[in-house]
Amino acid sequence: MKLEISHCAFGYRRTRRVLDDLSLTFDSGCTVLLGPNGAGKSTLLGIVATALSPASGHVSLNGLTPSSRKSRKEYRKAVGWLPQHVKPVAGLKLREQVAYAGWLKGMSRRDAWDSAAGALHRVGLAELTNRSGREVSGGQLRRLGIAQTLVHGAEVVLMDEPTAGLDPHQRGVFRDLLTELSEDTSFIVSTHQTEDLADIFDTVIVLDEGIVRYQGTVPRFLAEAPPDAAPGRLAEAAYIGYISREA
Ligand SMILES: Nc1ncnc2c1ncn2[C@@H]1O[C@H](COP(=O)(O)OP(=O)(O)OP(=O)(O)O)[C@@H](O)[C@H]1O
Repeated sequence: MKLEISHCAFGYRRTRRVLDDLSLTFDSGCTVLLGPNGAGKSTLLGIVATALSPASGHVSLNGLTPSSRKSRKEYRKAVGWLPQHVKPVAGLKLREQVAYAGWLKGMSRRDAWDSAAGALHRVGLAELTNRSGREVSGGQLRRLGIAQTLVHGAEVVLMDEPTAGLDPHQRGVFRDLLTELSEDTSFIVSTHQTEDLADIFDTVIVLDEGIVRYQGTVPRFLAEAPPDAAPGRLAEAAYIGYISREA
């Protein structure tokens, strides 16, 4: 998997650019995207997911760009997106909701229905396939969202603050799930939680004001923590160091 962002610029308003000439490459594995509020993380994920269109520049996945109608369909099928808030679809059971997500990505109804069962099984919701999305907990809803990204066989899954608001137990469940799923799917995860970083991720990116302050391996990132940082807070200390530096 090679996801490339080339010279992307984006602003919600003409006067202010959130991203300006941003270039980044993501390789296979699990990447964590860190950055303060307003850094541009959700915007970046929105562009990769094709929910937002850059003013200039382009994204490509394994050489495939979402520029034409045909290639956009293929590109979108290869990219899964778990937005910040997963909403249950009124009147749909979990399996129906996951199948619907697959159908929206261009799968046949039959394939989407069959694949939905496997996707729910992979995220540990096999027992709840006939439950309504309104009857599940916040953690289960997040796992439903992941199943929706897996149903169409995405090569890379983007997750925007997937553990925000989850209790420590559910965060642990999520961490274990991600570790298991990352054996055959790549993940790019935006988060403010740095404590389990070394257990889950291969690569760290720190984005601040639309600028990449760090991109590299977890060990190299942790090595940047100041010598007096507490052993359990190396990632947090390294992160604060990066966002405190002058551009
Ligand atoms: N729909 C929108 N309309 C106008 N401005 C927006 C919109 N969404 C985001 N912004 C602005 O764009 C900038 C980047 O926001 P973005 O949500 O990408 O940051 P983020 O790094 O994901 O932040 P957070 O960690 O708080 O989720 C911020 O200044 C934000 O206020």
